[in-house]
Amino acid sequence: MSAQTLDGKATAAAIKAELKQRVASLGAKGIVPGLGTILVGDDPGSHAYVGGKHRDCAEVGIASIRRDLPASATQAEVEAAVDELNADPACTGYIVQLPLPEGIDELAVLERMDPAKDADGLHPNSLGRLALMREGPLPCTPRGIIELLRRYEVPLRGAEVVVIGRGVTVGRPLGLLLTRRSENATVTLCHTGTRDMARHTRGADIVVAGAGVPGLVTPEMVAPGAAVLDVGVTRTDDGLVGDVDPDVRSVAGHFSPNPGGVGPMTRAMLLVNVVEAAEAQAA
Ligand SMILES: Nc1nc2c(c(=O)[nH]1)N[C@@H](CN(C=O)c1ccc(C(=O)N[C@@H](CCC(=O)O)C(=O)O)cc1)CN2
Repeated sequence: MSAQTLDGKATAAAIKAELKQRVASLGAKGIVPGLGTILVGDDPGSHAYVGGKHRDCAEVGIASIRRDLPASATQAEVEAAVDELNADPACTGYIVQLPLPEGIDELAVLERMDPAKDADGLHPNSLGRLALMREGPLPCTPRGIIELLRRYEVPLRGAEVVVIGRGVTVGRPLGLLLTRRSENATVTLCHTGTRDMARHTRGADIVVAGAGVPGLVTPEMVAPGAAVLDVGVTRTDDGLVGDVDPDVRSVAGHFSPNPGGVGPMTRAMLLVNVVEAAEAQAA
């Protein structure tokens, strides 16, 4: 068996084409969505992600506002950038690119954001609403995972899903999203304290690996026909390496590689969040 590829790049391109239409309809009503980004420091990965987000905005017709601060920025300077975007009427939603440099209190920065302008669902209010099963902006990577599975018709209802990694941008909110009534999956959240990971993954219909440990998921750990999504990111001299041994393709039914899988979906879902917020404002 060779797994069907869950192609995040192609799916994200289709979503962006749909969004272009929706942004044009908003424009006809005089509404121009504007995405702001705050980037602090020199991390090359973060610079590449933020650059990509601004290119995406240009592609679909969303205005964008960029605030880049040096690695030496103080807490007060980062918070001043937050205050500026909170007050800017051209900025309808914004993100603070994570992680922030050491020494900056990330939670304090996120808490200072106007929750009504949270474009990537990582404000404590938005995460709280998700936990309470209320409407709100959804974190982009978990939303992208669910949208990718939906578009490839991988069933979630009743599925056993193993999520590896409990971080705030992927694993923890993904568990909350998958267990909403609309998805109705059963979730096992594995982490560094999990005693026997393979025992869990072998029984799963879907495995999402986002631990940042190269080669963590091997073919022997996967049930025949399962969907496996690689969300792990480790940067090496040879480039980006995911958590899943690509030989998993010989066992799995669907495989989302990294790169080329969930990453582009993360970017596309940010645009969806911005457009949805503007549409809600227009209604
Ligand atoms: N404020 C946020 N910070 C971070 C988030 C987030 O959703 N909000 N997620 C990640 C980084 N991220 C978006 O910000 C992101 C990650 C990966 C990709 C992507 O397209 N990756 C490509 C590979 C690119 C490469 O070679 O590095 C792919 O998978 O094909 C986009 C966005 C952490 N921070």
